[in-house]
Amino acid sequence: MQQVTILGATGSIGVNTLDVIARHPAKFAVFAITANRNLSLFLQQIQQTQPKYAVLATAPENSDFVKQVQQASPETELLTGSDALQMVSSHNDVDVVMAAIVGAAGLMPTMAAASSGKKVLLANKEALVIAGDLLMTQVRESGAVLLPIDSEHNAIFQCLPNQFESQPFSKTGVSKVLLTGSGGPFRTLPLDQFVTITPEQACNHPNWDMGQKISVDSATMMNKGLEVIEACHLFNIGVDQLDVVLHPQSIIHSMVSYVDGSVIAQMGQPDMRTPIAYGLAWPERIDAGVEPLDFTEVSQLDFSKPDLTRYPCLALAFAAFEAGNSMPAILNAANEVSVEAFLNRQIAFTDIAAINEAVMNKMTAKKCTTIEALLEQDNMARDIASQLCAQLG
Ligand SMILES: NC(=O)C1=CN([C@@H]2O[C@H](COP(=O)(O)OP(=O)(O)OC[C@H]3O[C@@H](n4cnc5c(N)ncnc54)[C@H](OP(=O)(O)O)[C@@H]3O)[C@@H](O)[C@H]2O)C=CC1
Ligand SMILES: CC(=O)[C@@H](O)[C@H](O)COP(=O)(O)O
Ligand SMILES: [Mn+2]
Repeated sequence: MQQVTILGATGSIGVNTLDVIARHPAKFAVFAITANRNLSLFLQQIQQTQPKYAVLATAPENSDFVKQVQQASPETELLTGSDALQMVSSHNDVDVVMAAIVGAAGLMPTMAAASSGKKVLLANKEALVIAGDLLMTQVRESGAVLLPIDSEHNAIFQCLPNQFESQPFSKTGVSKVLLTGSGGPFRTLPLDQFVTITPEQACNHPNWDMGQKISVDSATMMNKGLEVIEACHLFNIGVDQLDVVLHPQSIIHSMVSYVDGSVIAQMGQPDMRTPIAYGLAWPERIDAGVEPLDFTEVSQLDFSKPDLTRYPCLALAFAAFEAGNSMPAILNAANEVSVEAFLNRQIAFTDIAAINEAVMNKMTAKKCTTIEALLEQDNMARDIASQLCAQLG
């Protein structure tokens, strides 16, 4: 029986993870779940899973919550705060940690899971964008197993040859990693209408049902930019060994091209339970509750190159990765602030890229050898981005 901690249980990935786990009660037990603000869903999850620990990132405003948890699951210990998040990520009794908190808030618990040698199922791509080198070093040194849950990276992992990361690229037979992206809801919208885009429109992804932040990132293609950086760290490749390919149907989740002309693709319904089940069961396969693709219903698969004028955030991510050091962390922090301001209707959709770029221009990438130094850069970038948002709001 595998004991699982789910960081971000109340989110889209968290809910899908609990769905897959519930299908396999003989294989997985929920050790701990964590949440931030969604107390009503969290309470239901506590009742259903009866975990040993339930952790809230911030103390609940509702003072009855402690009593409600006790009634729902008398054996569950309710804890709050960042130390508790790290404790349930590194506890001796835990085998698997699903890292599914959104944004930089997920970094420290993910690091805790990696440094204590867990099987880490990584959805929280921002952790790798901020601290890719440090996180990958922790994984290597602790003997942790890091499996990508992000659908594209999970697809690439499935398509790559065994032991890919431990060989020189030229010996692997791989010629290119092809990272697919849908282009989001505004792939064909005239550019002069971008300024009027609302949060509701931006969160209405054509294929995937996801949290608000990643949905906006998909609309700007910042998501694909973060994923480029994520892929380079995960698979130890350079940006020149990877191409971004627009594929609006999200049926192919990414591909690997080989020197002999073969291209291996991973396909499936756009349903995150597939990569989640793959990560939970790896190296085996289990039922995820996902219907197989019916190819007679898939009418067509389209591919094209992304247009960087339409998606300036994608260009910013390439520039940040090229600048290196703390620049990806700076871009990530600026983007978290600008997306939040857009969702709060403080700034326009087009301001997201403008603010991200302005923050990158105002800061200098710094070599950071500790998480604390990276978080200092993250904080500085947030302050500058917040000021810029306030000026526009
Ligand atoms: N959704 C998807 O299909 C995919 C998501 N990902 C990645 O997975 C991660 C999660 O995404 P998604 O599930 O969509 O996001 P959601 O917004 O749906 O969920 C986020 C989760 O994180 C919790 N959370 C938010 N802020 C904090 C905080 N400050 N401290 C601790 N916990 C916090 C939320 O708690 P609460 O709700 O209780 O406030 C919730 O449980 C992201 O990094 C995303 O990029 C990657 C690929 C696909
Ligand atoms: C499901 C998943 O992995 C998301 O990251 C998804 O890729 C978003 O879709 P885009 O391709 O539009 O960014
Ligand atoms: Mn993805």
